[in-house]
This record gives sequence, C-alpha cells and structure tokens, in this order.
Amino acid sequence: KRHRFWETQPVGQFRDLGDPTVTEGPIEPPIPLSDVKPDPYTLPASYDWSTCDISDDAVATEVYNLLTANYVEDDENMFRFNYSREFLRWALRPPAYFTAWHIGVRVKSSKKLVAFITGVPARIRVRNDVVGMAEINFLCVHKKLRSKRLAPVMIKEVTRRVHLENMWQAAYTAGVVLPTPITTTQYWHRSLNPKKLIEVGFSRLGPRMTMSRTIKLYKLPDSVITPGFRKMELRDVPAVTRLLQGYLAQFVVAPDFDDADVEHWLLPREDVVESYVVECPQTHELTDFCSFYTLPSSILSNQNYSVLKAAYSYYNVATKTPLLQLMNDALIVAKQKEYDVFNALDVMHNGKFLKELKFGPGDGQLHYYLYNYRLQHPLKPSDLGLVLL
Ligand SMILES: CCCCCCCCCCCCCC(=O)CSCCNC(=O)CCNC(=O)[C@H](O)C(C)(C)COP(=O)(O)OP(=O)(O)OC[C@H]1O[C@@H](n2cnc3c(N)ncnc32)[C@H](O)[C@@H]1OP(=O)(O)O
Ligand SMILES: CCOC(=O)c1cnc2ccc(OC)cc2c1SCCC#N
Repeated sequence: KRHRFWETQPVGQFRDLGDPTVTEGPIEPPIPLSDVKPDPYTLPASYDWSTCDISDDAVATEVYNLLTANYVEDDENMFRFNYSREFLRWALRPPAYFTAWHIGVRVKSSKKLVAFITGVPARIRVRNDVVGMAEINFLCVHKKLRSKRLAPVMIKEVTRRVHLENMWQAAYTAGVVLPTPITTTQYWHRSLNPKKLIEVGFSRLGPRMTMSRTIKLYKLPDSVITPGFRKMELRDVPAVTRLLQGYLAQFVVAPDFDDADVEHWLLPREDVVESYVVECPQTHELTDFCSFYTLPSSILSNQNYSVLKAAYSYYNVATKTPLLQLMNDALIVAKQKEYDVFNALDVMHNGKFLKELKFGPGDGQLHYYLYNYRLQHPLKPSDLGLVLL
C-alpha cells in the first residue's frame, strides 16, 4: 500500500524491519530553532488555522461538538467515541502543556470548527532513554471534508509547532495501520451490563445461554473485597508515584511520571478518571493501585439506548494484593458506578487477568507509533507501559 505522506516522514518504514544495520533511536537529528519554518503551513483556500484555548467554555463546546459528530467510530459504525468536555480539558492540560499545540481549522467565512489535532508534552522512556515527546491525539476532520489530504497538513503543522518547542519525537496510536507500528495491541471487553450490550448488538447470547444465565455469569459482588481499598487522595501522590515508577521501570516504553504528572493524570476526577489505592490497615503503607478513565460512546443506531458508559483500564500496580483480586475490585467499583463495560488493552500485565476476569477479545486493534524514533524490531504488547487516551 502506498503511503504518499507517511513515506516522506521520519518514521520507521516497513522496508527497514529486520534490517540489522538500522540502529535504535532518533531517525533525524534536531535542527536549529532558527531553521524551523516560522509560519504555519498553507491550508486550502477558505480555511484558517485557529489555536483552540480549551479553557474557554465556548471553544471547549465547539471542540466537543466536532468530535462528538466526527471522531472515531468502530468498523461496524455501532459506536462513536463521545469524549466529554471535562475529559478533554483534563487530557489537554497536563503539566507544561502548550495551548499552541491545540490546533483547530476553521472555515474563514462562518468560523465553523471543521478539523482538530492536539499535542501534549510528555517524558517517555524508551529503554534507558528518557525523551521529551509530544503525545498526539484527537486528529479529526469533519465528515464532509474527508479525503482532501487535510490530515497531512495538520500533522505537518502540529509537527512544526512541536519543533518550535525544541521537541523532535512524538507518540501516538491509531486503529489504522501506518508506517510503522512499534507494537499492535488488542482491546478486551468485560461486560458489566450484558443485557444492554446484547440489546445494542455488541454482544450476542451464547449458544445454550438464556439472558438470566448470562446476567448471572457476569454478576459481581456488591462491594470490594480487598481490605484498605479506597479512593486515591492528594496526600497519596508521593507514594503512588513511587509505586508507578517502580512498576513501569520493567517496560521498554513507558511514561517517566513525576509527582506533578501523577497528581494530574491519576487524582480522581468525577466522570473523567477514577483511581484507588490499597492502604495496608496495619502499616498504612500503600501497596497497590488501580485506575480507569471514563470514555462514553454514542450508540449510533439503537432505539432504546443512545450512550454506552465505558471504563478504560489505565495504570494498575499490584505489589501485595493479587492482580486478579485488585482488578476484580476495579470491576466491582465500575459496576457500582453503573458502567456498562470495562475495557482493557493487552498491554503491561493485563494479559494475566483478562481471561480469568471474563474479558472477551474485541475485534479492534490499536497500533502504537513513535515519530522520529526507530526501534530495531516491534515490541510485544506486554513490553508496553504506555496508555494514551
Ligand atoms: C516531532 C513531533 C511530531 C508530531 C506528529 C506525529 C505524527 C502524528 C500523526 C497523527 C496521529 C493522530 C492520532 C490520533 O488522533 C488517534 S487516531 C484517531 C484519528 N481520528 C479518527 O479516526 C477520527 C475520524 N477520522 C477522521 O477524522 C479522518 O479520517 C482523519 C483525520 C483521521 C484522516 O483524514 P482523511 O480525510 O480521512 O484523510 P486525508 O486528509 O485525505 O489524509 C490521508 C492521509 O492521512 C493518513 N491518515 C489517515 N488516518 C490517520 C491517522 N489516524 N493517523 C495518522 N495518519 C492518518 C493516511 O494514511 C493518508 O496518508 P498516506 O497517503 O501517507 O497513507
Ligand atoms: C462494548 C465494547 O466496545 C467499546 O467499548 C467501544 C465503544 N466505543 C467505540 C468507539 C469507537 C471505536 O472505534 C475503534 C471503538 C469503540 C469500542 S471498541 C474499541 C474501544 C475499546 N475497548
């Protein structure tokens, strides 16, 4: 398959795979900031660039409305991601974020927001190399403006703005195969509300299974079973940072979280991100941690339901509690909060609990990519310690 745009970019090319002469690391060196193109790329006539201040209510609403109608759908067009405004504010304003990396495209005459792409800064470790990277996300072109080669211009523009901040690498995921994935992960789904999932057509009654038998199969206790399991609080940040750093060190690619990052990414925010710690009742030390984020989806064609409430496994660390028990408590809490499904990728150690806790494999894959950083060979999903929103 020809990739006319991606073949021009500093990304691993399919032809490099297995070539023992390719070294790991940056593909192109940084250039002097004075050599970075000082002005924005040229958009097709009648469109303008528009930096989006997500802190502004009106702008956050425009971004929400664009994504809710035009962002990612599954292959069967059953669902479309429905990121909330509060979630977008959280996702786009981590420590040291740049508003300039929240890039919109507007119609000159009407000012209508018709396209969007974002970057946020992150410190990502690749083996022993900690690299300042941009995490790129929320690339979206309005359905009516597709296949006009707008995406390459938007990607080049966000690249230019990242270069202006003296950063030269990026990380991103996609459901589509591009040059060249560093790994390919699988979504797994744990039904919490099987009746609704069957009703919307995602799940089907198993052979020789009645609805009541299916509901019983996925039933969970009414309360968590781990002593000391509680919501994370601000005072837990230093201990959670230590737990996470210790755990993530084993993966080939992982975020290099400090206290400020942990405070932003993991402190609970209602309907955005939930995190729990296990505090040993005797010693009061924090021994375990689990978290999931809230990403609803619009249900695109069902008479009885319009929204799917989905929880997505985020970062989990089990040092004393068995991982199975810790994650089962996460399922119990998600069920208590009326999520319909708990989703997880087969990254990190998730593979150890998926089958046992009655997750089923999805038919969607999520490919992970690095920009301007080559790995000698693709990773196993269990080598990956990075979850992008
Ligand atoms: C140093 C800093 C570096 C920062 C930048 C790093 C890189 C960041 C990269 C971005 C990471 C985003 C991560 C992210 O947001 C998470 S993945 C979610 C992407 N968004 C969606 O799927 C929403 C629905 N789809 C759309 O809005 C459009 O279909 C989009 C906008 C996706 C493409 O618009 P379109 O109207 O359908 O297509 P054209 O404009 O005509 O362009 C066609 C070209 O675009 C290539 N394409 C298609 N989908 C892509 C995707 N998901 N990533 C990268 N490239 C993608 C395609 O291969 C082709 O290039 P090729 O001819 O070479 O094959
Ligand atoms: C019930 C299980 O499927 C989903 O939760 C779901 C929801 N909304 C989506 C919107 C766009 C979409 O595009 C790939 C997929 C979904 C999916 S399946 C993959 C995400 C996970 N887990």
